[in-house]
Amino acid sequence: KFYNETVAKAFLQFYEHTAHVVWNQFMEATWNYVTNITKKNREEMLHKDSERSQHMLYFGTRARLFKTSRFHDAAVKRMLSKLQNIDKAALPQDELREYNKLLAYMETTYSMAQVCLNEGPCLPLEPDLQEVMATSRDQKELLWAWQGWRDAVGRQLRITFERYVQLSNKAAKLNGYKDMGALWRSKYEADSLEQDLEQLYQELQPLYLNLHAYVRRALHRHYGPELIDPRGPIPAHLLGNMWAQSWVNILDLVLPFPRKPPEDITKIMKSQHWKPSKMFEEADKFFTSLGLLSTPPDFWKKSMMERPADGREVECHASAWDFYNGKDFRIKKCTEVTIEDLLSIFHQMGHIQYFLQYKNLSVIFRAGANPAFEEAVGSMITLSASSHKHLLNRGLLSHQHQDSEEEVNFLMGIALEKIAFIPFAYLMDLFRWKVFDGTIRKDTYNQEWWNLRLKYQGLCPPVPRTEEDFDPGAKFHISAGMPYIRYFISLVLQFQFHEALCKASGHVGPLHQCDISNSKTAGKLLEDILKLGSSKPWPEVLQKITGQTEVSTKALMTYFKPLLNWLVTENVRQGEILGWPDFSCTFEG
Ligand SMILES: C[C@H](NC(=O)O)C(=O)O
Ligand SMILES: [Zn+2]
Repeated sequence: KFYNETVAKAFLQFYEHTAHVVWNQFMEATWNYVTNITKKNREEMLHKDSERSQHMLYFGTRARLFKTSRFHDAAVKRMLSKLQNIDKAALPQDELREYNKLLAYMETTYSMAQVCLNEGPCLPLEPDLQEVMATSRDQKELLWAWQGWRDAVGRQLRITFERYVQLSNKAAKLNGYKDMGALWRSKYEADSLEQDLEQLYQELQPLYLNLHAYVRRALHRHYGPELIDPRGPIPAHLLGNMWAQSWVNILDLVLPFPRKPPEDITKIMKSQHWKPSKMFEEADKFFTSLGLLSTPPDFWKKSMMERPADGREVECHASAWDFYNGKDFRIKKCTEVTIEDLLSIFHQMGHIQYFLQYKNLSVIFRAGANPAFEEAVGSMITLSASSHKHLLNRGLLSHQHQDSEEEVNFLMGIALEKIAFIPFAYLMDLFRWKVFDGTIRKDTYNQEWWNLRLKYQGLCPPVPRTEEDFDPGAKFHISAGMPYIRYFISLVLQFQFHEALCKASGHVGPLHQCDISNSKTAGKLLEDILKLGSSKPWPEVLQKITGQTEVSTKALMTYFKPLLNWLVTENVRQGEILGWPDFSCTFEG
């Protein structure tokens, strides 16, 4: 064991000096693959990944040799401990290569999958199948897209996913964790994480149950009793989204005050001839209005802002990329000119802002305080960007005043995004944690998935499912092996951040009317925590911005209070049953 802190510092210097080259080359190769899916680019990516893994293995194993208990410098101790978790790089070479190939296979199958019409074109997920799920009100058409997508993706991935689980757990054990779920949870540095999350879920459940009951009634009105049981689960293909994770696209069916419909912002964007680049500029302007950093030239030169027109196969799932050289940051998105995509771009630009703010830290600390912080920054900005005040100010709305009924309609729109998402974001990793720890066996993957979808989301599959299917694989993050609990925690965190920055900006009045844009004070408060990256434990970072050291649902409940009051009154008036006591899934026809 090395005891010498000076040696440790030299070791970390050596790591730093070599790491960003290795990481930059790995990111470039991965980017080249996902923006031009070819065999050659896949080989190049696998090659660069194995170089990165060897680098991690070299430094990860040696980092363990330092006995840091007597070290004085907290940053040195934190860096050495972070270096020790080398994830899949701990696998033997041959198994690492197999693992990377099956990851590439799953992600590529997802990205290239299409659903073909009897005679005529085959439709990819983005934008075509998403468009069908969002706009069709014909349940047969919705079922065609919903089932077709799961046949084209989920079914193909089942066997590969089983092997992915085995190798993931082997890698986790080689890093000293009991399974990959334990390794994923370790990023939150909280040994009571699962109980804390269950507590958050319990606090939020009344909001979800009231929304679910209200939406079910509206769908019952539209699709009739043969499809909707007012005391039962909702068929999963009717919520306006391929995974029923966001219900914004059925706002027209559920509008509380239908005589006061909100303006159609997508239509306004199109009438104003918005282009994807203008959508990115709009988000960039928001951040600079806070006194934060603007995107550098490389961003505009190298990002992929639209699906390429040259027929290249690409991975469309939106993501933000740090190339670890302090000047190259990109977003990859198959942008459509819609309000949903504009808000998604605000979210992705939040990731870019985090990259920009921590770019001078050691590579080891170039990450969010925890993965949920990374997600919460952009989503928090989006709360301001989607406020009536901001959209009016940006010329995307024309009605000056919003009366109390229009305000309920507005809050319903936000709730269909944020409240509907609660149980989905929670169950995604409840499922995978149980798969990794062996509670869920591979011969009941699909049944167990639907048990969770019923228990937490109150959804049913629209047609019977079997163990030939693998419906979890039809969601990007599961095919890509990307953790998801970060989005559940971010859902709560983003309102806590929003409340803190609104206060700093001098906002008075209801939280849902707050728009922090142009507030340099709010910007400074945000900048100070983004600059920290992952160099400090996240409770310390949370305290700097909110004064609290715990994730709390209070701000979210404050934001939605006016809507919850309206929902409870409406559900009582309708004699709604909260939940789904008729829990069995019936199949029409
Ligand atoms: C919420 C999550 N967002 C993202 O991946 O960028 C999703 O799309 O499921
Ligand atoms: Zn994100």
